[in-house]
Amino acid sequence: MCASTPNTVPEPIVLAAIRDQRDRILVSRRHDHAHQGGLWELPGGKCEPGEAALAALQRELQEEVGIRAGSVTPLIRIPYRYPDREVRLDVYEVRDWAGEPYGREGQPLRWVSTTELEGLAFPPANVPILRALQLPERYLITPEPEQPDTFLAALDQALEQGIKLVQLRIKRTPPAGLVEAAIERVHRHGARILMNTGSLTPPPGADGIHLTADQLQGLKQRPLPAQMWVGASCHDQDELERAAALELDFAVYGPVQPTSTHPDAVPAGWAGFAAACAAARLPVYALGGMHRDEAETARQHGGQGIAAIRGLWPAAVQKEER
Ligand SMILES: Nc1nc2c([nH]c(=O)n2[C@H]2C[C@H](O)[C@@H](COP(=O)(O)OP(=O)(O)OP(=O)(O)O)O2)c(=O)[nH]1
Ligand SMILES: [Mg+2]
Repeated sequence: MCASTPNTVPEPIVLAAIRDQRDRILVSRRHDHAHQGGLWELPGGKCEPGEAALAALQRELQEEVGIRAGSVTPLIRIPYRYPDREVRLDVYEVRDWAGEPYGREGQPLRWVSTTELEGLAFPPANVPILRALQLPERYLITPEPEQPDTFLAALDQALEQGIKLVQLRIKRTPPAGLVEAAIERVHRHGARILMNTGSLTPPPGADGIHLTADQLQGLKQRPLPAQMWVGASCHDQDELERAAALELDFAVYGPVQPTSTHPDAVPAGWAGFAAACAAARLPVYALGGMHRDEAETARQHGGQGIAAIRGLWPAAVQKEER
C-alpha cells in the first residue's frame, strides 16, 4: 500500500521498467518544467493517498503511455533524497501488456537496450535502477579451483545453463593460465566475470571486481571507473549503506538461510533479507543456502536474485571432484 504522506516520510512513487522481447526498455522524456525536467525517465508517478502500489502503476501506465500491464514483478526499491524532496521509487518490471505504448502527454518515447540506457541522462536516483536492469537474477560464485580441466568444464556447463555473471573467487595461487581461460569462456558466452582475489586491480579482460566486507571497510572511494563493475559482500545494513555510498554496482547479502560454509552465522531469513533490501540503495543478491530456483523468491522479497556457489555450480561435475 502507498499510505498518505506527511512531509516527513518519503513520497511513494511507482515506476515501470517495460521490457520487450528484444530486451529493450521503454523510456520517456520528462517535461522541461517538471521536477528533474528534461531528463529521461521510466514511466510512472506518485501514488495517490491510500492507493495500492499496483493500482497506482496501472493508472500511471494508462495515463502516460496508454497501456495495461499484464505480468508485473518487483525489480527494486530505491529511497532517495533530492535537495527539495524525498522519494521512494518502487520499480516493477513489466514484460507483457495490452495496447501499443505512445506518449499520451506528448512526451517523447524510446525503446533502448540496457547498454544504451547508460548513455542517456536520467535523474540521479535512477543509477541503481539502471544497474538492476542490467544485472541477471543469478550470480555464480566459483568454488576454489583445484583441477583446471574439471573446473573449466563445470564453468562451461554453468554458462551453458544460462549464467550471465560470474565471480571468480580465488584465495590461493591459481593453476597457471586458469584465470585467462575462465575469462575467455565467460566472454564467449556473452557473460561477465568479476574477480575476488584480494586485489583491487582486475587482470586484463575481467569486467570488474568483487570486494569482501573487509575490503569494503577500508575503501574511501569506488575503486574502479564506472565502465567496470564492482560488487561487495555485506552482512548488515551499515555495510549495505557503505556499498551504496561508494557507488558500487550491487551487493550480496547473507547468510539468508543456514549454510554449511558459515555454520555459526545467524541467518537473516527472508524477512530479514526483505528489510535489508527495502532500505538499501543498490541491487542486492541473497546469499547463503540458496538453490537455483529461489531467484524468484529473492525477487519477491525485493532482491535482485540469488548468489551461490553450490546452488549454481553444476552438480554432476561437483560430484566428480569429491
Ligand atoms: N516517473 C519517474 N519519476 C522519477 C524517476 N526518477 C526519479 O527520481 N523520479 C522522481 C521525479 C519526481 O519527483 C517523482 C515522480 O514524479 P512524476 O513527475 O512522474 O509524478 P506524476 O507522474 O504523478 O506527475 P504529476 O501528476 O505530479 O505531474 O519521482 C523516473 O525514472 N520516472
Ligand atoms: Mg510521471
